[in-house]
Amino acid sequence: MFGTYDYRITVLAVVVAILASYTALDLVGRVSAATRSRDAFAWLAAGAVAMGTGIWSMHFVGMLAFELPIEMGYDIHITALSWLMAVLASSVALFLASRAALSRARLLIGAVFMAVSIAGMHYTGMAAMLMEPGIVYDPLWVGISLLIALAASGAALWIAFYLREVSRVRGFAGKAGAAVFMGAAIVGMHYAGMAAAKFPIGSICGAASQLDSVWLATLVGACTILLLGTALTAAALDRRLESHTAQLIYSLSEANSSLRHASRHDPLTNLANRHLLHERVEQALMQWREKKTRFSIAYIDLDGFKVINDQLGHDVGDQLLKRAGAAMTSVVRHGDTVARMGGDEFIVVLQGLSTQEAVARVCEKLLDAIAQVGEGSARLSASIGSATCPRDGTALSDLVTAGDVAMYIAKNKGKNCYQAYESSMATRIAEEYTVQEDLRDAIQDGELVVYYQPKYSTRDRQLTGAEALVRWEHPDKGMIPPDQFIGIAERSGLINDLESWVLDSVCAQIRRWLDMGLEVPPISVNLSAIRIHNEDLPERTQACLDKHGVAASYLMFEITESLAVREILRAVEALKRFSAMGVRVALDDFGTGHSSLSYLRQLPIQQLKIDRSFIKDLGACDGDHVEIVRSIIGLAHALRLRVVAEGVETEQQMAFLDSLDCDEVQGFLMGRPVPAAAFGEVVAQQSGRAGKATLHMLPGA
Ligand SMILES: Nc1nc2c(ncn2[C@@H]2O[C@@H]3COP(=O)(O)O[C@H]4[C@@H](O)[C@H](n5cnc6c(=O)[nH]c(N)nc65)O[C@@H]4COP(=O)(O)O[C@H]3[C@H]2O)c(=O)[nH]1
Repeated sequence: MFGTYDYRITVLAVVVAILASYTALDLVGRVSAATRSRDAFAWLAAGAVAMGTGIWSMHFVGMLAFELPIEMGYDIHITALSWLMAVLASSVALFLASRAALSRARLLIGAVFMAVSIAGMHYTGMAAMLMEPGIVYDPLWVGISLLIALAASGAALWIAFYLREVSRVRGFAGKAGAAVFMGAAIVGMHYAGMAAAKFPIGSICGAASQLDSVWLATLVGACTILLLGTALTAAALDRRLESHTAQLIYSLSEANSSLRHASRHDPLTNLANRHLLHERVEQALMQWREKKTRFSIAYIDLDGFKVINDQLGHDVGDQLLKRAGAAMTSVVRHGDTVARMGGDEFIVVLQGLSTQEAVARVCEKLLDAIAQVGEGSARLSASIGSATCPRDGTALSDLVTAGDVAMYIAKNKGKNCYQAYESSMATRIAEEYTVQEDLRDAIQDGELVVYYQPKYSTRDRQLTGAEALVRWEHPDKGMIPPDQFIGIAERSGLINDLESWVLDSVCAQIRRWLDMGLEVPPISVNLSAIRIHNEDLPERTQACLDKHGVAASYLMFEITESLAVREILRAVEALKRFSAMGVRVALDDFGTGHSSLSYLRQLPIQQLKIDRSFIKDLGACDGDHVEIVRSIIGLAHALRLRVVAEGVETEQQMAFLDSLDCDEVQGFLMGRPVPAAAFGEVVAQQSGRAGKATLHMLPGA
């Protein structure tokens, strides 16, 4: 008895086989992508049912397409058993293909198991027809069908394993191609199995039913396609969710790395911040402990940066800081770390420099790089102190302190230079710190006093003014001269309080003298370079004058010429405001600084004080100084400035200055600095003898 095939149903069976294969390949990816074992199991179970049903359905629909010239049907229980076998085969396939690795042994065992299950499904399904007499199988075709089942299972497993992680587009094309191949193999196995079956003439089907096989096949096929479609849709949704989650995880890790960068870098310069610097120094220290690799740190402080910032604005200041950071980074090695400590302070960690000379060379390069930043009055310079591990310390804090101390010394040496740390420096710094603390108390406790040194006109020796000079009456150390604490006050910032106190004290004294009816000459007060840039200094000065009811003409400021020219030029605005207030300004210590006479024209000042080092040799056959003093006086007069000679100690010097047409003199010859009461007497005598040319000899201070 020969069977025939309904080709419409056969086509449906092929479609179902291909779709089932595609679903299987798609679900393998879901099983292996699941992060939780519960999800993996759910995908495996659902996938096995969908795929198994697909394969079984192909077989079942294929069977329905087969028609014998007798009434046919299928036993429900045996059919269910064949379905179960297909599901079992699918679960094994999905499980193996979703593993992290697919060894040859595993592939072979899996393929054999699957082939047996699929063949089992097929032949069990055939048995569900309950043919009487039984179906006779051709062993050759059975063998071929088993071989096809084995080859198809092996290929299916291998393809599923390798296609599970390919990209979506390539994945679809790959999976579709593989599905057609696998579908064809399943169909091939089915029809080889069918070819093996011989139905003896007169056979009857024990499970014959009245159901129309076209309708039954359509129903089973449609339900299966629906089931497979549902599984594919669920897999697609899960994949989308997975890619969305992956996107979120990526964004989160991006945000994390930005946060990590921000927490370890300076937002303005993008250099390392303190946090990262600490990490790098700790790493360098570890390397030193393990491999004895030396390293150094360079502590860098920009010179006068606060002034630039105040004068040119914070935006310009920020740009300069950025450029300074970039300039430093450009001259150090890739493995070195340039960090900003805040403000205008930087630390560079220099790796593996074996000698102090090598450290010095890099520090010089850093100085040069910084000096290229900015132009005109905004050109930068820096002071650098270096400390080396293990020579100057083997702990982060020790090295940073040593670098800081050395930098401090470099600053005191006159800025724009480099200094390596030496152990003796620590004592000096400690001493300075003690003086600083004492001075802070001294200002508050009234231990400071102002002395006055008179100034006279050279020609008629009339009192023309006085310079207020501060002294520190230390309860234990006695009288301390200003040279020993002004520098410390400037470096520690105490100069603001100190000079405010001096100004207040001088104005109060002028008021007292005026109240005594004295003709008080202008009193000069020294103004530190640091304070001259204080925006509110003119207002504060005016407030102090107002507080004591003293006219501005009684006051004069002396600013020192040893300031860098650019710093004085930056102070032009402040000086103009003093002029507008009626407070005169003298340029002190002229000749000791940059001695650039050309810039004098730009300064709104009224007086020029020649430094005492030029006066010392006058009259002692020193032609050089005579010529210098002569030209300074000539130039000052051309600029309509009054000239005062400082440090006049001899009559000879006095006569010389007179001959050079110097306007005023100040020095031990005419009077040393004296307390207010003593100077008051000089003023009183001068007032009484007004008009007479008198030279007062005062007791020494
Ligand atoms: N060898 C010699 N020296 C003479 C002669 N005549 C005056 N002197 C000294 O020369 C210094 C003149 O003051 P300076 O150049 O402004 O130099 C001052 C000034 O720069 C600074 N200073 C004093 N008081 C203040 C202050 O209130 N504020 C600031 N910022 N600095 C001050 O301290 C420096 C030193 O002050 P002093 O020790 O009082 O020293 C004074 C004075 O005693 C002389 O004929 N021969």
